[in-house]
Amino acid sequence: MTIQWFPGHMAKAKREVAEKLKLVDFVIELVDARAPLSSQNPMLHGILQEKPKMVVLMKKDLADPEITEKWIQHFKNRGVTSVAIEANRKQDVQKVIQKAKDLGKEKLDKLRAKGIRPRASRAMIIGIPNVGKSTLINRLANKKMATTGDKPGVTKKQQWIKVKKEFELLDTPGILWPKFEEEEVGYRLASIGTIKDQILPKEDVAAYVLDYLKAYYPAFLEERFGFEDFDDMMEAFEHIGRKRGCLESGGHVNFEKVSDIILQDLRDGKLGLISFERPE
Ligand SMILES: Nc1nc2c(ncn2[C@@H]2O[C@H](COP(=O)(O)OP(=O)(O)OP(=O)(O)O)[C@@H](O)[C@H]2O)c(=O)[nH]1
Repeated sequence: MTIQWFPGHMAKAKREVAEKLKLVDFVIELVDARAPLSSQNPMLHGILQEKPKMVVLMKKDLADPEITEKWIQHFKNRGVTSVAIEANRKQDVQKVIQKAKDLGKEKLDKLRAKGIRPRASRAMIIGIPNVGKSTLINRLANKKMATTGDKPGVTKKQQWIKVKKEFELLDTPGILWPKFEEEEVGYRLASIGTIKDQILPKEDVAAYVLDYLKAYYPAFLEERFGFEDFDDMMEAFEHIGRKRGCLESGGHVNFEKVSDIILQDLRDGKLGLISFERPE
């Protein structure tokens, strides 16, 4: 299964990101804590060139905390600064600011060493759709918008958000699409709600979720649906359907409704804190 996005849109998005990149000292890449690699954009690596980046694992409140810890370690082992956050927690947003200041400091120190009066370091947020870009920009902005003049390389005036005296953020994020040649990546992204339900069949995604829970979180299955294990996917759907009242006339279980329940429970966090990808 290869899902192709419109090539024209992809090319445009890539050009826009590359253009904005010229204006910043470093990049804040947002990924989903529940699937940090699958929600990365592979194209970014190519256009980033020498710019430093930090990774923010968003929606940590929905992810398995133990696995999130392992991801942080995974990035650290590769020399990449990362932090996991819940956008609504002020302390978490402060952590992003602190890490960003540290990352920007290097650049400012270089300017200082050359005798140039240091200016605020500049960053932009990049990520795939629905990862939480606007939410984080709003939290970082905290209503402190600063407009500065035109920057070389763009005709449009860019708005900068003054997060701290020494750190400014571009007010619009860079959007890059996820790319999935592997089937598993598609299912992970569908499970966490990045890919809309129309793209992969809803029942397939719900079945993927049940299989995944069976393998990694059987206790959550037991707690929510009353069984820990199953041999037959149809039986599992039947069981949930009867338990949750998804019956049609004649007493048949409506599988589509069961799929909706599984996916809604998952997205509401009612199945528990689940990570769909684990570091090797
Ligand atoms: N649980 C949880 N939800 C979050 C978090 N951050 C963002 N969200 C939710 O994720 C959804 C998408 O957030 P947005 O900020 O619109 O994402 P975006 O990346 O700007 O999305 P696009 O505009 O599609 O590119 C919203 O419903 C947010 O409330 C978080 O840390 N935890």
